Amino acid sequence: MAYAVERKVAELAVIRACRLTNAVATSHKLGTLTKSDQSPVTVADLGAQAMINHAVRQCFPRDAIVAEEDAKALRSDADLAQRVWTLIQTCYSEETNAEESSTIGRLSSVSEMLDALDSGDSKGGPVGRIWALDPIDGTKGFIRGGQYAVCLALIDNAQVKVGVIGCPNLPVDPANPDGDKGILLSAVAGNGVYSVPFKPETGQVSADRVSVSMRDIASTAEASFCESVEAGHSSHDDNAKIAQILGITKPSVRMDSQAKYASIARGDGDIYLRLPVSDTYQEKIWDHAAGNVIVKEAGGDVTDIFGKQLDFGIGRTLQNNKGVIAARKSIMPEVLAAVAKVRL
Ligand SMILES: Nc1ncnc2c1ncn2[C@@H]1O[C@H](COP(=O)(O)OS(=O)(=O)O)[C@@H](OP(=O)(O)O)[C@H]1O
Ligand SMILES: [Mg+2]
Ligand SMILES: [Mg+2]
Ligand SMILES: [Mg+2]
Repeated sequence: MAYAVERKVAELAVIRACRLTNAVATSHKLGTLTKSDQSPVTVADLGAQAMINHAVRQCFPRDAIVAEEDAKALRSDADLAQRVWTLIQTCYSEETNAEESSTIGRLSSVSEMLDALDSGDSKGGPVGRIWALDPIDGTKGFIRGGQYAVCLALIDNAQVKVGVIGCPNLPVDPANPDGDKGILLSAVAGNGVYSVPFKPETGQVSADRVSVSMRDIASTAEASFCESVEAGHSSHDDNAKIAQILGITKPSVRMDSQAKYASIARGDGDIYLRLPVSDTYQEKIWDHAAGNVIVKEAGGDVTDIFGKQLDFGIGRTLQNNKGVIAARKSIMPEVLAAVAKVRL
């Protein structure tokens, strides 16, 4: 299968990062900083990005990386850098799968960690292989103890070919929200998507790997929405109007991060609506690349509010698109028509 090695590397790197983020979450020492755009970042985002960028660079040295974070804060604060370094060392020492370090390697010094963090600064673009990394998507959810996701995708000549999403807080069985948590979704374009439970504390992956597909619903009236928690990221009011047009009566499920794409892919919900609230905000490719191929391989489609495919080949943002709509292919025309009625 094409991209089998890339998928394997992405899965190992994402699972390892989930171990680190989970350790930070359970320690309650998040080390939260505020970035220049006023959004939060924690030591877990930084540690996860350094480890994943290093894994990608070690396995695929010629590929480019577009990642959310950088080493700026750590270069001006040696104590903070040391703190992230200690987290990474602890995470490495708790490896339970020997394949992990033999395949994706380990960082060997603080300066290597800083350089790895900064190696996600590619401008992106239409040509060649570009990895898109969000080390913690839904940082606000992570801080709240809610949903967040570690998301890694490979874009090849502007098409998303591989997508892996680790959701340490997503219930293994959606019908049992208080049961075991930890789900990994993994897709290769043209080869389907599967879901596998893992233990966030140890990174141990279950043998119960199942292929997933979106729920088959006869009409949109049976559907339920998955939407952002933050009303500033997606309009809840417009979603409610669209729900009315589509005859949807079930309450929306609100959760942070690309766990929304994961949830609709495995049939916990049916429609992901991200309707822009601001005229100027440009969606980032790392917030959507992995989820895009995962939903498509599960039988869905993903477009912007005009029904256009998302363009991952023009840089670090989706500046050719406005908003995001994802749903099972068969109901997409109806959903887009309802969106047009409310928004266009
Ligand atoms: N104004 C605005 N509009 C749309 N999106 C924005 C906006 N500001 C930030 N972001 C990005 O939202 C990412 C988190 O998206 P979510 O869907 O998880 O949002 S929410 O937290 O559930 O509300 C979040 O990703 P992380 O920073 O990785 O958490 C941001 O990249
Ligand atoms: Mg994000
Ligand atoms: Mg993030
Ligand atoms: Mg962020």
